[in-house]
Amino acid sequence: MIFTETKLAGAFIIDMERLSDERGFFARAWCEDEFAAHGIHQPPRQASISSNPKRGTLRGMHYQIAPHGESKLVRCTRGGIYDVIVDMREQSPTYGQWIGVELTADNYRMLFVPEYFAHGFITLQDNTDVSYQISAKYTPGAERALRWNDPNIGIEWPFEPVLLSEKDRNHPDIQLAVRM
Ligand SMILES: Cc1cn([C@H]2C[C@H](O)[C@@H](COP(=O)(O)OP(=O)(O)O[C@H]3O[C@@H](C)C(=O)[C@@H](O)[C@H]3O)O2)c(=O)[nH]c1=O
Repeated sequence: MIFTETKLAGAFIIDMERLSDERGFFARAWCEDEFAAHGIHQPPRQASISSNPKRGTLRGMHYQIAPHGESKLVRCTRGGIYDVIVDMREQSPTYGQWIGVELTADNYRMLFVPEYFAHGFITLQDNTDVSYQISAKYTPGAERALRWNDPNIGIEWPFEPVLLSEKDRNHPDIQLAVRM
């Protein structure tokens, strides 16, 4: 697996190392030792998928607060997404900053989302499926969210979403903690 750390420390774009032959290729999609070599010691405890019939569906920006932080390994298994994360670690030098990456079924690219990062995506095609491995249990009381177009974060989406949940449409503006 090829790990490329992003400008948000601890968040990695991960590409598969393809072992190809006439049948196609074989590649590792997760490996305890390779993740540990990059300082990640959070084996998945849950795997989930979301299925999105419509292009322009936006889900996010979600995270869980301590002690229920969850890291996620995200991959698109059908269609494509623009996947976005925001660093919500108050002590981090990149607190409040975001990055986006295109994950498609064809590019097999994955994004490793550390704990205490808000995560969300917009679908680039109809019939897009997203698969996650998650390091912690779903704990509804610990869920927090940013609104996709919060001006205090300023995410640049590739286009306007056409479908959002009622909940995700209405998250209030965030007040980022003041840094000394
Ligand atoms: C996230 C989640 C939801 N649910 C339930 C709650 C609800 O009835 C239904 C749909 O939940 P939501 O509207 O929160 O689903 P969704 O908006 O797709 O939430 C997901 O968004 C992306 C961006 C993520 O990063 C994921 O971790 C997750 O937060 O599924 C679970 O049972 N387990 C889970 O782990």
